[in-house]
Amino acid sequence: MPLDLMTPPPLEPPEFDGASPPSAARRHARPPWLAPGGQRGTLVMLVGSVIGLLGHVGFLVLFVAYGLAFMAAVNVGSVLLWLAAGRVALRGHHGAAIAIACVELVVHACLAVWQVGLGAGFQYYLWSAACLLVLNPHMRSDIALVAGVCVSLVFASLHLIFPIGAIAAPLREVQGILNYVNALCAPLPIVFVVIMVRQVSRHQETALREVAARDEVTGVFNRRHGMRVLNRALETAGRDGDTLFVMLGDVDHFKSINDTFGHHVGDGVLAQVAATLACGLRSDDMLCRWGGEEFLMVFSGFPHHGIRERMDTLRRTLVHTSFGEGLPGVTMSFGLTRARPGDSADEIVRRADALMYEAKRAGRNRIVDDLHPRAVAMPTIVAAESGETP
Ligand SMILES: Nc1nc2c(ncn2[C@@H]2O[C@H](COP(=O)(O)OP(=O)(O)OP(=O)(O)O)[C@@H](O)[C@H]2O)c(=O)[nH]1
Repeated sequence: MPLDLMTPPPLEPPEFDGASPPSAARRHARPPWLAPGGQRGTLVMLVGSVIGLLGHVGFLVLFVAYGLAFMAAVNVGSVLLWLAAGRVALRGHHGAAIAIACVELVVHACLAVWQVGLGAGFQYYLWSAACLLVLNPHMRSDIALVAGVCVSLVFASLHLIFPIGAIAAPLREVQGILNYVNALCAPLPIVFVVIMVRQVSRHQETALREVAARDEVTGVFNRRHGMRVLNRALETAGRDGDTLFVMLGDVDHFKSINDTFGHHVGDGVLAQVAATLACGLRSDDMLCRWGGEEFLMVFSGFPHHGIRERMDTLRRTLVHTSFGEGLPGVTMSFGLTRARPGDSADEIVRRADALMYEAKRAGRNRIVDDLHPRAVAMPTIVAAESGETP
């Protein structure tokens, strides 16, 4: 699943109790049945278990038909083990499901060779079991290696102990087809586990990229990812002639929140500020934590005439947001600018930063922009309404 570069995380304004910050990890937590290999890994394991189960039902019918009661009983056990593997896989314990599958394959192969001979081809499943053990991403590699070697030794030993090509008398007439079916089906568990391993690594790669792009405290994108998005947006803005706006916001007097209520409350306030800003953005916009109490927003393809009003609505929303009992309201000062031909990401952010400091100097809780053609030298100030300050 590719990482969505632009969409802000699905933030609802978090329920903030004034003490513990809403955890980004909790917000992105997955239901346990998807872990650790993800939904597709579970599906692959389930399909594998169903095929194993159906295969042994087929063998059960065969052995009953040819009067091999012991092998019929063994296959009842195999069916139960594949059922168990499917159940365990459904709960997300893929490692345990593979372990059950390996036990079934080894036990069934040994008993079948003992009962009906090497000529039926049941020993091929030992190769599958050895590969499953070695490829199992949930097993420690040293244990997996030892187990894989042991199963390979069992395979070789069976060829020493039992005569090659011999088969129990009742099955002689179906030897060709039985050998063929076993040769065909024995590699199937390997195919399934390789698919599962690929799913697990894809899932982990996506999770890692997601973690690397997020800010831990607020759950929104971090500065590195923000810079990447801004660079990309600047490239396409130049190409398509789209309007690209960048706004940098800084929480006013944030130090006093930390000093009065403690750093962890400050973290919670930052998380709620991020959530409030994220709720006011479109899906094409990007919000990242630029650092400390600063947030950067990138708006591409935004109609010029509406941008100042939209941004001021965002500023006001923050003013009217409650941060929890006993906590003061929060305001922010913003610098808003538009990309100019030949702008680099650094230049445009530096300009937004200078405008944001202009907003601070002018009294905070306001947006200063340079959007009007004449305003490049003299920024426009969207002043806070009187009595608006929380
Ligand atoms: N809780 C918390 N505080 C942080 C974090 N990052 C930076 N800060 C604090 O943010 C505060 C920034 O303070 P200042 O730069 O003085 O700015 P300010 O108090 O917001 O004042 P103005 O920006 O001038 O309105 C400092 O106290 C930092 O310790 C963080 O991740 N969590």
